[in-house]
Amino acid sequence: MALSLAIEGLDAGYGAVKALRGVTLHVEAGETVALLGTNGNGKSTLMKCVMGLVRPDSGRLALSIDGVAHDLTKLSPEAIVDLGVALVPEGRRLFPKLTVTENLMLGAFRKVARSAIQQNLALVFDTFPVLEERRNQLAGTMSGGQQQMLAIARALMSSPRLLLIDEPSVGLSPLLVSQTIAKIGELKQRVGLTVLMAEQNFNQAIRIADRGYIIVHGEIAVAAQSVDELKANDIVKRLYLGGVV
Ligand SMILES: Nc1ncnc2c1ncn2[C@@H]1O[C@H](COP(=O)(O)OP(=O)(O)OP(=O)(O)O)[C@@H](O)[C@H]1O
Repeated sequence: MALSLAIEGLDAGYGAVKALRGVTLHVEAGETVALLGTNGNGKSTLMKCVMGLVRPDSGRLALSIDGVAHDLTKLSPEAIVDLGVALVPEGRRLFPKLTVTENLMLGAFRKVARSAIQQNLALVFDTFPVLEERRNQLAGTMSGGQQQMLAIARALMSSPRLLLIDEPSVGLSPLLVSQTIAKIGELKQRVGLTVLMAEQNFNQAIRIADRGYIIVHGEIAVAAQSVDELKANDIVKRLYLGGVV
């Protein structure tokens, strides 16, 4: 199964607010790609465009599956989930009054995913044992780190091949950020998941990323072919390594 995402010249926004300007990026099968940028630079908007939740003003947004191209700008969010794309939204968006298991089941609402529930539950409980231990606990009573793991696990219940993860580190202590990032890295090893991860935390993101992009004011300022290339870039040095951010 070869899946890749290609975005070319994407413009998107909210009325007069232009959130993305001419964004071009790609994610190949099996890669973990970091989309790095501070608050308000367009990371979430880009992920919402891929999911069909925000419609771009112009540009190309295509998923290729085994050589067959799918124009994501013409598909509903449900159809995009069916193609194997899932989003772990910023702020987790769990159902706090529902249990861990109930939240997980809501991730498996599409027909394709319903037939794979047992297999996907085994994967998420194996990856996140704390969720199995707490399967009957209300999601809202779990710690921030556990909630982030549940949000990732819920997305995995839809049998994705491409996982979009929006700022997994937000609101977590440094230790939990480190553990969450390590878990995302583990998923790549385990199931060969393709990942596009938006992050503000440069040093944590590059631990598991194969390569990355820096987005500034809705434009791709840096497109690096490797983490070493990213670290050597002057814009990156100024933004992240010189202590400015
Ligand atoms: N629903 C909306 N209506 C109007 N403007 C919006 C909306 N959502 C985002 N924006 C604006 O679009 C721009 C990009 O925001 P976006 O959320 O994509 O950035 P981000 O890099 O993900 O940052 P954050 O981590 O704060 O979400 C910002 O100027 C933001 O204020």
